[in-house]
Amino acid sequence: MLALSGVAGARGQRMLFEGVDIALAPGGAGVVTGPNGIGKSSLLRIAAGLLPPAAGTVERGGRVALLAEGAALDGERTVAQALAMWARLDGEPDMDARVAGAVAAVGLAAKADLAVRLLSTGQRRRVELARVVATRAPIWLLDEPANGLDADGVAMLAALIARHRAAGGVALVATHQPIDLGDAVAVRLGGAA
Ligand SMILES: Nc1ncnc2c1ncn2[C@@H]1O[C@H](COP(=O)(O)OP(=O)(O)OP(=O)(O)O)[C@@H](O)[C@H]1O
Repeated sequence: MLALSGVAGARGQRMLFEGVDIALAPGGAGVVTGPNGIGKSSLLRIAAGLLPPAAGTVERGGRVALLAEGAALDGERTVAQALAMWARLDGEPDMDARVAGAVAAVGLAAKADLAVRLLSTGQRRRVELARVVATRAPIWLLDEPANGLDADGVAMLAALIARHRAAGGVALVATHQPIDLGDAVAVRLGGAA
């Protein structure tokens, strides 16, 4: 579903990492760890096809949902409207049902009609996760998804990823925080674990 072979990442003239191999079959997951600035976010952007690899190849067997800092959520819209806008762009049918299901899945059903700008940091992160859920993309690329989440939120995140994998999806997760991802493969950038 997602295969990176001999991938190197560079920013400008500077090589960040080399020789990264990741192969995720349906139901698979990988956890990317490493120090600040080593290139975890860059690796996820390469996996998403947003940044070309400096070497190596990336193969994607389906659509991608990327959760990363700075994802655009219109603060003036309500949670449901902001998610509906993205669902429309993704162009899939039964948008209302998907948005409602995704909002419920992240525990924000009670906030669906609140403006995004009024949400707390953790609630906003939950909406960003709802967006990933609503895309129904098989490949999830999650950059620091636990940032801003409380303990219940991190458990909810782990459960969402487990459900996604059980349905045949894959997840590649860059994180500084421990998230229970079961048998996910470890991808350590920048030296030994
Ligand atoms: N658009 C860009 N242009 C030039 N350099 C960049 C760009 N984006 C990131 N970098 C640099 O690339 C390096 C890797 O950044 P990246 O965000 O991938 O690291 P990271 O491992 O995710 O870090 P962190 O743990 O702090 O989130 C950093 O030195 C950063 O300054």
